[in-house]
Amino acid sequence: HPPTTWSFLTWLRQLQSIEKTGNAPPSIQEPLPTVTKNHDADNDTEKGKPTEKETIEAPATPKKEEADRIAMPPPPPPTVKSPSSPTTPRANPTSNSSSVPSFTLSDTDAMPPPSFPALNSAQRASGGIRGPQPPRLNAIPAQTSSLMAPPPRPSPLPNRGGPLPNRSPVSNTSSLALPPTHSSIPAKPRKKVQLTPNHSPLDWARLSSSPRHNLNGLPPNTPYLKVPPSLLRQFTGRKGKDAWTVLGGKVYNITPYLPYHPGGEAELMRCAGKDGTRLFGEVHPWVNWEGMLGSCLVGVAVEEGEAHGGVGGMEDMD
Ligand code: HEM
Repeated sequence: HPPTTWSFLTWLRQLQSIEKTGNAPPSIQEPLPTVTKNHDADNDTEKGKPTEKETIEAPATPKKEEADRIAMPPPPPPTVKSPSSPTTPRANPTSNSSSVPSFTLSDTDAMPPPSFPALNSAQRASGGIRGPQPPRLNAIPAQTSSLMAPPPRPSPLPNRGGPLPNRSPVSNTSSLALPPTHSSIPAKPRKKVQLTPNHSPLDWARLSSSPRHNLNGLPPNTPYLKVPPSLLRQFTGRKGKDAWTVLGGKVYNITPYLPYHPGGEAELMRCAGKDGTRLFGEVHPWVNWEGMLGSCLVGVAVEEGEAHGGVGGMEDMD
């Protein structure tokens, strides 16, 4: 039988038993006075004693309650509560929309319009102020109201995204062009030549600074000469003669320096037998020719007739 039917039959049997014997079935929860004691009370000859009477009649009420309890239908079987309905309330992540306050346009529409600007003002008519805007934590452009224009994006700088106009190799006419690396531009392009081994500028400096070497090509202990133009023209470096030149009024024998000249022998020979001051200054005015050619000094350039005939007058060089 199902539990309900079984309980009803049990309850019916118990009821019939009470009607027969007048006794309730033994209860485990509330032990009642035993039937034996009641019989003893009924057979007691000392009736009238209030204490005995109360003692004997007292079980009458529990017996009735027990009968009523039995007469009641059995309680429904206990049901196991599902874990989804705990006794302690817990936060439900799926149903928090109503607990967290949110702002929507429908809510703002229900709000009263602001007092400023006035309803009939030009600001409100022109759309400058559209009314209260709901506070938004995340300003996503796709979700913003159409009433508020998105902020303008910063435009790229004009000098980005491509080569700078003043850095272009073909357009260097701008006033912002980089300044030249040199203060003066040489008249001619540099024509450095490949010097032979042991003929570097350092080798020449080592050679010319030695006091043991007289590089002017004159006999030892020969005084400095007064060189008129007629004599200078004879030393062109050709026909077995040395090459002389004049730089700043002094006459130098450039023959020993030819293989050391960074610009090449041909360039240096352009000033042989004549005054090379102007040519020298046009190419490399920064070169310290006096310091480089000190050991090659022959004499001083003089006008024609000042030399008193031929080479001589070296004491006048100082
Ligand atoms: C006679 C005395 C001269 C001396 C002592 C001399 C010395 C020098 C020196 C030291 C340099 C190297 C400069 C440097 O690297 O900055 C040089 C370069 C040069 N020299 Fe002379 N030079 C003389 C005469 C001349 C003459 C008369 C010419 C041409 C007519 C000439 C043409 C050159 C050239 C083309 C260069 C290469 C320029 C360069 O590298 O920038 N030199 N010379």
